[in-house]
Amino acid sequence: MKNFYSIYEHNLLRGATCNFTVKLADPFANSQQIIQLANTVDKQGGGLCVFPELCLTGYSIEDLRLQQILLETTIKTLGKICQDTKELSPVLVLGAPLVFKGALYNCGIVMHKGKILGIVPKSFLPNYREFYEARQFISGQYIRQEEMNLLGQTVPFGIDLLFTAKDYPDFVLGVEICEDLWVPVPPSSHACMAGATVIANLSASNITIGKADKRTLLCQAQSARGICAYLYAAAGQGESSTDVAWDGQLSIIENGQVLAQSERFPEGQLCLVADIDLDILRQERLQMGSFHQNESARYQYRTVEFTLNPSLEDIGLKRPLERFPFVPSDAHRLEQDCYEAYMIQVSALKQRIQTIGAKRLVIGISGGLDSTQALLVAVQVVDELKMGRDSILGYTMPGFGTSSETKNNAEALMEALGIQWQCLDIRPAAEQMLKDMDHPYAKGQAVYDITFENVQAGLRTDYLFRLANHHNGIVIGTGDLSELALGWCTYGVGDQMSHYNVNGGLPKTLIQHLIRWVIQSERFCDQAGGILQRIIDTEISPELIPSQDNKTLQSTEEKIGPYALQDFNLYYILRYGLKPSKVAFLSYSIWSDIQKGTWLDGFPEEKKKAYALAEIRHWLEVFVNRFFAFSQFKRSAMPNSPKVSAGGGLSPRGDWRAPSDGNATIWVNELLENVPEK
Ligand SMILES: Nc1ncnc2c1ncn2[C@@H]1O[C@H](COP(=O)(O)OP(=O)(O)OC[C@H]2O[C@@H]([n+]3cccc(C(=O)O)c3)[C@H](O)[C@@H]2O)[C@@H](O)[C@H]1O
Ligand SMILES: Nc1ncnc2c1ncn2[C@@H]1O[C@H](COP(=O)(O)OP(=O)(O)OP(=O)(O)O)[C@@H](O)[C@H]1O
Ligand SMILES: NC(=O)CC[C@H](N)C(=O)O
Repeated sequence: MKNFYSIYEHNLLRGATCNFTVKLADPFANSQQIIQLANTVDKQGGGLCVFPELCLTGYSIEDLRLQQILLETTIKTLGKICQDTKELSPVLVLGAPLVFKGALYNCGIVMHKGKILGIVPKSFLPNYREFYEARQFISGQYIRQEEMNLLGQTVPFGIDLLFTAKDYPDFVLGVEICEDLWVPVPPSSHACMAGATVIANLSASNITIGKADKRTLLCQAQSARGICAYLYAAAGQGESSTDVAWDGQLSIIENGQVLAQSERFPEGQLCLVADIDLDILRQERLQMGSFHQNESARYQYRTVEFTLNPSLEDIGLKRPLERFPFVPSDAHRLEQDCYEAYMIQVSALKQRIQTIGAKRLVIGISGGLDSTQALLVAVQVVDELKMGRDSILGYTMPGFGTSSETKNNAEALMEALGIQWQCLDIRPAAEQMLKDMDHPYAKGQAVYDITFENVQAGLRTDYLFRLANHHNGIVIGTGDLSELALGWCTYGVGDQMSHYNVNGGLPKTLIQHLIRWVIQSERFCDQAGGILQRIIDTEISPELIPSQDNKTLQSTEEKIGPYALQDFNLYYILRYGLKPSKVAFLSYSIWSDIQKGTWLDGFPEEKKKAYALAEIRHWLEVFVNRFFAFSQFKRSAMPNSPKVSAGGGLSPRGDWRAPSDGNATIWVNELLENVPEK
């Protein structure tokens, strides 16, 4: 890798959509603006630049489209644009009327470095209400395998064209024109089936109230169905005001997600830029096999090749990127996600309790985040089933490392929620077990090894399972998705094992937020709210090793890495299967500076943290080692648990399947080879 910091090392493509104040029926004047904007995009490192429909002449010129001088000037001007953009990097897609075999077509012209690569005619001509396109244009929907002589070049002409960068093979461009998107099966559906990853839509769409939302909806739907990027450029200022008005909407959308949306009703030139992730599109198509099963939509296409030769400079990353991919920063989205996550847990547990007729829900309550979340879900379930809060049996089981703070929080929480609870000291049993095992701790030595830790986790689970037998109940599991990813749980016991795990689909960063959400939504009494806040503020620790001065020695995040970074790694590796170097680049792009991106509303200032590339690299190495080489055997044997996040689940039955005897060699090597140490 020549420059880790360049987007073009990571299969990202900087795309642009542009518009300008068009001068009606004056191709030369318009070409000057097109050339200026192409230069602007080039300077920003863009690889693609899409202009509006018929931007060379203006869209709203009606019968002037049939004037001989207009058509001749259009061609001459195309020659001038070719001449003046020879040195520029981006592929240009612009609109003009062109005659082929005596008929006029509304065309998208694709050019690169002074060469016209191909011309795609509009398939579907609007001829209803305010549109009269069929008066001048012929539909291009059946044109395939044709060529046009233009400016001394033989140029492929037809709707069967894809434009592929030889040196950037996931960049495969398809073109359609405005109304083409409004029909039941747009041409871009076929283009995507044939391999297009990026669709340019040249548009001239007059504005009426509410229409901008409809356009966005169509672009989002088409990009989600086609698993493609969709670049939409609509004409704006300068178009005729005779009967309608124009708002110049520009959008860049990827797989249903809006990457960038312009202001509307702009003055003068406007250039919208966003980086398209070609890896994510490729991986999504790879995973979603049904995309390729849509055989009846697969047509023959011609491929026109070009060499993109992108600059490998550090031009930053321009796309929305979440610090916490499982916890969206948009307040409305987050509210919805929290509600759904909580209700998924509640409805799944309710279903299980109803089906088996369990009378009691048994939970080990540590005063940590996970068991708190499981308890909140259990309370909601027993309330909905009208079982009474005393059907929840909560046990706090102090061991060698339990701090008085977490123990107090656990007890106060159970008391506030009105469940039945008890404190069971596991230390005598643990001491007995360590003695029976001839463990050095039993002889007074300060040996706090894995055996010492797991004896406690095991005994707690032993108590819980036998208490469940005793009280006709089931043990509610607490282990979360992040712990499952990292194997941070004790096999067969602890938070790896239970009768039903409500948390298995929830990453730690979302659990942290869900508890905040429960506080804000005041679902439970005020007193519970205060305790929940104290629990969120407590450092995450398994508390298995004795503490000194009542201060915990064992910080989970010091051992396995900050959950903020590990959840980021989990999301991109599990959901998209991205290479470690790409994950590191994305992580660096958002986590290297607290000023970057958007923090969640109300995120405490003192907790805002940045990570240097060296830290990102180190914790990602820990992640891939634990995820691929170590922890699968724990997941392969995990209890039933509902999937919560579209970001992925780790149940071997529900979602992720992998061998329990894997290794992380290729992931570690790729990371170490391609990510600089600092
Ligand atoms: N692929 C594979 N297939 C079958 N067995 C495999 C295996 N890889 C290791 N093993 C065996 O598994 C054992 C290691 O796994 P395991 O026994 O889980 O033990 P291990 O993962 O080494 O330790 C558990 C860790 O979880 C932490 N933790 C955090 C939070 C909560 C809790 C809790 O439970 O409350 C625990 C705890 O601090 C400790 O560091 C070894 O005996 C090893 O030989
Ligand atoms: N002192 C304890 N009393 C009762 N149960 C405990 C205790 N310590 C651990 N457990 C049980 O073991 C599980 C795993 O412990 P762990 O420390 O990983 O989880 P946690 O404390 O709930 O949350 P976090 O992992 O965020 O600290 C807990 O969720 C809880 O069910
Ligand atoms: N130029 C066009 O094809 C415009 C048609 C499109 N349906 C619109 O209403 O905006």
